[in-house]
Amino acid sequence: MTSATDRQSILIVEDDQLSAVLMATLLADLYTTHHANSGEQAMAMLGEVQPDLVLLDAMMPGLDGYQVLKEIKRHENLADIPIIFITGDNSLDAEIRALEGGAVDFVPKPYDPKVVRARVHLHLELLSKTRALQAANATLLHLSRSDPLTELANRRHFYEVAIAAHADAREKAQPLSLMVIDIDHFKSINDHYGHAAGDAVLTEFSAFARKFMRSKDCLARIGGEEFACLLPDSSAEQSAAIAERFRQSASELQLTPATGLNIKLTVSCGVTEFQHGDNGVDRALMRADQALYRAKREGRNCVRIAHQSDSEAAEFLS
Ligand SMILES: Nc1nc2c(ncn2[C@@H]2O[C@H](COP(=O)(O)OP(=O)(O)OP(=O)(O)O)[C@@H](O)[C@H]2O)c(=O)[nH]1
Repeated sequence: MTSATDRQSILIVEDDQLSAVLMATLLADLYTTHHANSGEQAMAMLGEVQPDLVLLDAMMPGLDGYQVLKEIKRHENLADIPIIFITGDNSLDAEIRALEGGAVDFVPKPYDPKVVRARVHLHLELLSKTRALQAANATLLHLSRSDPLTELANRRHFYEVAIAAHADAREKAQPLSLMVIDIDHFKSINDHYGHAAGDAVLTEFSAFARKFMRSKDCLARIGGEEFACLLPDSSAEQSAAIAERFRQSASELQLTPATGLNIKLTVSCGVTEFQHGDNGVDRALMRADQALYRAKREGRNCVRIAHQSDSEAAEFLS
């Protein structure tokens, strides 16, 4: 059974008190109704009441139905509310004007109450289905963009964000950097504690990394134990300083993937700044990877900035 709180609500905008009461009575068993007796009052009530549907009378003194319709469609957070237009002017012109203005339906007066009820019901059913579809789409979008284990951005979404950020940085002539982070000897964590503990370490580490980075940075898991972070408005040197602080903090972490387990780890990082010749993300990512390999070769638990030989290696590989 539907409780009073999850009932859908309807705002009846009608200057004739008797018509408004009749309409409310007609709908009261299924819906919560509110009444505005002018266009001005309707506009004032909409934000507060947040109705699921508006029954809008056309002819009212002051703001008339057409003006209210226009106002509602102008507001981004009101524009999706379905509006059923009700009017004594049952000309074709009035109907076209209402529908072109964004009303979902048009009911001429005098109306049969059963028809109004059926139409309200139909539009609210459609609204419920649309909302369910929008929620499902939002879930699908989130799933398509995120890594299921860590909830960070996945590689595909990282590329999308990076391409947009690179275009933005070029336009504003601001630096943009890329950091890759790889957990050192991660295999040995799996080997010692098992794959499930390894998963929990990745999750805990990711939460730490997300907290560490700035909100404007995009952090993604781009491989098993490899992460990438996009650093807008940061030069290679500034990003290397951030990476160094991150490396230091990561080495102080005490990860507890299971009761009684206390795991420490270190990370290696490679950093590069996007360059004018970088079309897309691949080259910058390769340069950062080359710098990362150097960090690994030179003892791990350190940060390296991509330099000329990394660029040449990236050129060679691309
Ligand atoms: N638990 C867990 N392990 C993963 C996941 N993805 C990749 N791995 C493991 O990560 C390990 C990566 O090993 P390597 O590439 O040899 O690197 P490493 O041991 O970290 O050594 P270096 O990077 O050279 O310091 C492998 O054992 C993979 O099986 C995952 O989602 N969960």
